[in-house]
Amino acid sequence: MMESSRQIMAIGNHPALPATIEELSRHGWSFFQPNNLHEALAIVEDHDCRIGLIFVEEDTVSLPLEMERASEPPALHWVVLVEDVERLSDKARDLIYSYCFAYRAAPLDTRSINVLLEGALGMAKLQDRYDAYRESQQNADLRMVGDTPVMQHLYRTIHKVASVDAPVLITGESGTGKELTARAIHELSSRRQGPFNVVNCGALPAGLIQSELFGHEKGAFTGANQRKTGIIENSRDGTLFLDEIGDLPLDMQVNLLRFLETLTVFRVGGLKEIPVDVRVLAATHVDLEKAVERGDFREDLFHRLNVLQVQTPALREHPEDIEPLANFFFRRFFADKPAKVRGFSHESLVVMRQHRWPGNIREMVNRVRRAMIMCEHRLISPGDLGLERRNGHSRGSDSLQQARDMAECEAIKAALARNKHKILHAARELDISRVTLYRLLEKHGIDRNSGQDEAASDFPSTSETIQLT
Ligand SMILES: Nc1ncnc2c1ncn2[C@@H]1O[C@H](COP(=O)(O)OP(=O)(O)OP(=O)(O)O)[C@@H](O)[C@H]1O
Repeated sequence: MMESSRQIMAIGNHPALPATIEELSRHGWSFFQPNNLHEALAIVEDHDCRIGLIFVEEDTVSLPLEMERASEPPALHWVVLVEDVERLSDKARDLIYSYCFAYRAAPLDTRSINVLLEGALGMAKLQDRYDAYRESQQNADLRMVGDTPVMQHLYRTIHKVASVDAPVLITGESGTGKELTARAIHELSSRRQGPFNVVNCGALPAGLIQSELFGHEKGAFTGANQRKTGIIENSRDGTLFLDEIGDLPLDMQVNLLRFLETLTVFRVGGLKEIPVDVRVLAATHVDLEKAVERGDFREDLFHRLNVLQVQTPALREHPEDIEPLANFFFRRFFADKPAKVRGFSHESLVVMRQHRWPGNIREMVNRVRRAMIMCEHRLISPGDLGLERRNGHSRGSDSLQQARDMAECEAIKAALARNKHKILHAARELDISRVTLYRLLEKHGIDRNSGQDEAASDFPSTSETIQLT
């Protein structure tokens, strides 16, 4: 990015402006004086002009706001000159506070204005460096953010597996970027021109899975008024991403295995074997080997899918990426932000580093998005993020989400204890499925045995239990 130069956009009809411009020119500044917003935007586009100087009157004060709305991210750092702050309306004062780098009230001497302009130029240069740094954090071809060794390792693995046309099993906690990883593999593979289709195996209604995956012929069952191709066929020459593969019912696992072995499908009610060239990527946040041990997942299918492996790291394993990620999402949601928000307060960055991020990067996406909507100040505070500083001197109030998480965690531990740590029984008492309970155990980092004393914890492992340590 080009270094910011000493070019200034000067705005206003104040009688002192021409003399001020003349004097400042002696300090090496050059000036543009646009007549309207359109001209101002053209100057920003065509020249390396990063500083605005504005003599604020009621009719000019909204220009910084209009320019910021028209060119995102904000193009200029504004230095505001004000004859008399007290005479400005509240709205004008608010606009100055929200959109301008600095202001100077009368008496307006050139030396002090020059100091402010130097400061604004320094800020523009700092921003250029920051933008360059942020771009370097973003792995361009994968559209993934993070530059730490664990993320570098992930990128290398993605590149390696992308070049081989074999199934890949992507493992990692919820929200760590498994789907993003699958997309990156597809986009870097020779199939990138073909479709990339996603099936969430846990979300398909039991009665529809077969038809959704394999399609059906007209009249195959009541309501099948016409032929429908399934998502496997629709992924021909592309990639099919099977998310939450651990949730696929056992009977469907047999059909999927058959497809992977023959690369042909039978539509429901069909007699013809249809060849389909598609690469399958699968993801799971549960331990499939343990699911195999419990009899919940077919061993032959596991081996078919587990040809190549990619593991997405939990966010707490690469805390140095927290700030670049937060800034990345800040920019992504920039257009939805309330006018004043400029970034994160130092305290927010500290609490984000301290937070454990059980929901990983998805949790960060949600917290940043919410904070940008809720924030009423220039900088996002820990409270806006729903995170309070935890340094042993708690401020006494938990966010609603933290309170909910704590209550959920306690309810699960209590149900496990009451049910002698039998997953099925505890899940029944909590009125949730076993799969959901496993997920919650992982989310809260609860050991199934928690609360048991050492001597009592060696009960036999049955198909109803899971070991999360
Ligand atoms: N390295 C990254 N850089 C930028 N955004 C990311 C990164 N990793 C994940 N995300 C974003 O985080 C969110 C969650 O990612 P994704 O859906 O890929 O996770 P997941 O592991 O598949 O989640 P789940 O297990 O819940 O299905 C998405 O909005 C995704 O774009």
